[in-house]
This record gives sequence, structure tokens and C-alpha cells, in this order.
Amino acid sequence: MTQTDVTPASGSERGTSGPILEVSNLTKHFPVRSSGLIRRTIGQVQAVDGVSFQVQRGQSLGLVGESGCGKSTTGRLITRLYDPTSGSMKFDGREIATLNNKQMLPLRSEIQMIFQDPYSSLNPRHTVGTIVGTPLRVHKVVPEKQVLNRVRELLEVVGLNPEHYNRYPNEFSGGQRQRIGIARALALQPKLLVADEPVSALDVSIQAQVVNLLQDVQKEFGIAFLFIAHDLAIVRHFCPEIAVMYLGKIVEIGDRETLYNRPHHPYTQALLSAAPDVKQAAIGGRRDRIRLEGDVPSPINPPSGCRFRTRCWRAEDLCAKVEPPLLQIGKQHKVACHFAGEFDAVGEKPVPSTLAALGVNRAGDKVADATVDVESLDKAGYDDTWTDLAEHRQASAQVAG
Ligand SMILES: Nc1ncnc2c1ncn2[C@@H]1O[C@H](COP(=O)(O)OP(=O)(O)OP(=O)(O)O)[C@@H](O)[C@H]1O
Repeated sequence: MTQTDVTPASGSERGTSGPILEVSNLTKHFPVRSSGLIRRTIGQVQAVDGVSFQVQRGQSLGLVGESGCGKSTTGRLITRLYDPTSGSMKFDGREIATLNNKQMLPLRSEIQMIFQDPYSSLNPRHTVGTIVGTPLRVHKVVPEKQVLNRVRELLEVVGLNPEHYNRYPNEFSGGQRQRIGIARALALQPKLLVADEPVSALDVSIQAQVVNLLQDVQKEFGIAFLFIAHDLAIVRHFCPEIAVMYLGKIVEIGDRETLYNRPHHPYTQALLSAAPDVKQAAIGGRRDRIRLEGDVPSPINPPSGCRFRTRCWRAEDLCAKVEPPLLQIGKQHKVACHFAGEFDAVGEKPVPSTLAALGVNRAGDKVADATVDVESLDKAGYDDTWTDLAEHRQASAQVAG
């Protein structure tokens, strides 16, 4: 575990400035054990393997990717339902990666989670009043006499009849149950909400209503969101910034406009080509569909170098040998691909754009006396200066050999 600081940050960092959440090099490996009497550890599921990102106050970051890429594990690490294997998570300027349960307790009210399945996440034996009122009681937010009133208010905020507090979850539809989950999450007035596929289990006709509710809630209470989804279309409406995950890593992160209009990573391009595009449909066309070959490799034994290379049409030897860094290539845009920026160089032999930054040649071998600032390549957030791809390609061309 990295060295961490459990004392509250200084006033300038806490409260009003800086990101509400800063995640750096976060890793979660689950042990794989042998069967039999003596259950030895025989491998590790590399569910999350060194992700870095920031969530700004009152803003939302979308986290997308196929099933199994580590989105939920990331959400559960941030809410500390899981302990990280390594890495740092700063919430409101304070390191939370190493806090124990007792130290985490006061912060639990500030980071809440909305779960995917509104059927299994609500206790069927408890009334709505108990479900929404319990966090108020546990954290002693209001005196006992006022709990019921507060529950009624919260039900009203999420568009439910406040008089239904004594009903049970099975008396509600899926969309209504998710509203109960949202009311419960709002009870403690969190600063950050981790919404793990909050509408995936709902009918398409209901999804938009719940997303609209979340949007209203965000505006009204200024809550920051980490919005986890496999559906790029939903994230597009909710999040001004989006991170794309593949096999435990972030492969591209950036502002919505750049990511949707000029995605650089082949995986983002493939995901987008599979998503319905209303604008494109309106002008009578659609994006060319990119069909990815093969299955997602096992996170127990991921491919060397770039994890996407086994399914990538652009991959060459370099990709197997050297992992591409998450390189900042625009004001608010980072991408982890040796061939970033080459998507429109049709017919030309592409030159990798990362060689100069990594100090390697095209065969992936270290170049003598190259200076590489590896730490800056793993940083959360964006720098004021970034890699100009055209310039870098020229520099890379010189080391490409
Ligand atoms: N408790 C656990 N023990 C062992 N492996 C786990 C555990 N939780 C998740 N994994 C594995 O970690 C990887 C990432 O899982 P995760 O649920 O985070 O992915 P996801 O992108 O959220 O997928 P989904 O959308 O299906 O939930 C998967 O290979 C999964 O099997």
C-alpha cells in the first residue's frame, strides 16, 4: 500500500476548491484459490489495475465499458465496500484508501451509492419508512421525532407519494423502487453519489424518467456523480466527462464532445460504433459498425503490453511489448494507445505517437539516455500543457528507427 495521510487536509484543500474525488493508481486484485482442503492462492483477478481520475465538485464523470472490465469494483472501492490492494483515493482532500471502518464512519454519509438492481438492494421485510429512515437514525441526522417528516420530504423529492412510507418494496414497480434507493442515498445529503448502472435493470420507457430525476437531484443539491454504465447513450446525457475502461484499465478519458466526436482509442471507437446515434440517424446515416473479434481476455492472465491488443486491428509487436501510457493529448483528453491520432491516416504506415514519451524505439527497446517522467503519465486530472500529437509523431519518427 502506498504511503497515505489520514489527517484531514488543510482548509484550502477541503470544502470548496479542488476535485471532490481524486483517484490515483487504484488497484484491486482478488485472489483466486485452488479447490480442495488446502486452498492456496494460485492467481489474482486483476479487476482494477492502476486507474487514475478525478471527479469535480457537483460534476459527473461517466465510467463505461463492457461487463467485467472493473467498473463496479471501482465504484465499490470508492465507497469502501472493498479495500483497495494499492493506490490512493482522496475524498474532499482527505486520503480514504487506508481508513479503517471506524475512521470511515463519519465519511460514509458523504459518499453514497445507488445500486443496479432495485429488487435485491431493498430489504423486502422493511417498510419504505424504515429503509429511507435508517440512515437518518444511524447517523443521527435529525431527532427521532422528525425522522418520519424527513422521510416524507425525501419521498416527495424523488417523485413518490409521501404517504406511502408504510408500504413494502414489493408494492412498488422497478422504477419506483429505484426512486426509493435514490431517496435512501439522498437522506444523508452526500457530496458524492456512486451510481452503479442505476437504470440498466429498468424498462427502457422508465430509464429516461429516472435519469431525469438524477439530473434534477444533481442540480438541486450540487451532488457529484460517478455514473457507471455500459450504455454510452445514457452516460452521454448525464456526464460532461467520460472514462472508458477495458480489462481493469482506463483506456481513454475526456470531455464528452471530444470523446464522442473524435475518439482516439480503437476500443472507444468500437463501443461508439455499436451505440445508437440519434444525430447520425437524423441525417440518414449511421457510424460504420466495428465488430470486435474474439472475447475479452481473462483478467487473471491479461495480455502483455496493451490489454486491448488481442482484439485490435491496429496492433503490432510494440503493443505486445510495451504498455501504452495514458497520455494527455488535448486540454481535457487522455488516451492509452501507441497509435493515438492515427485514426485518420488511412493508407499511411502509422508512426506510434508514444515512443518519445516512453523513451523506446519502435521495437519497444529502451533508447539510451532517454529521459522519461513515468510518474506524470499516471497522474489523475489534466495538466495545463499536453502532448501535441503532430509534434510528437515527428519526435517519435526520429526514434522509430
Ligand atoms: N468478489 C470478487 N471476487 C473475485 N473476482 C471478482 C469479484 N468481484 C469482481 N470480480 C471479477 O473482477 C472483474 C471485474 O468485475 P466488475 O464487476 O468490477 O466488472 P463490471 O465492469 O462492473 O462488470 P458488470 O457490468 O458485469 O458488473 C471480473 O472479472 C469479475 O469476475
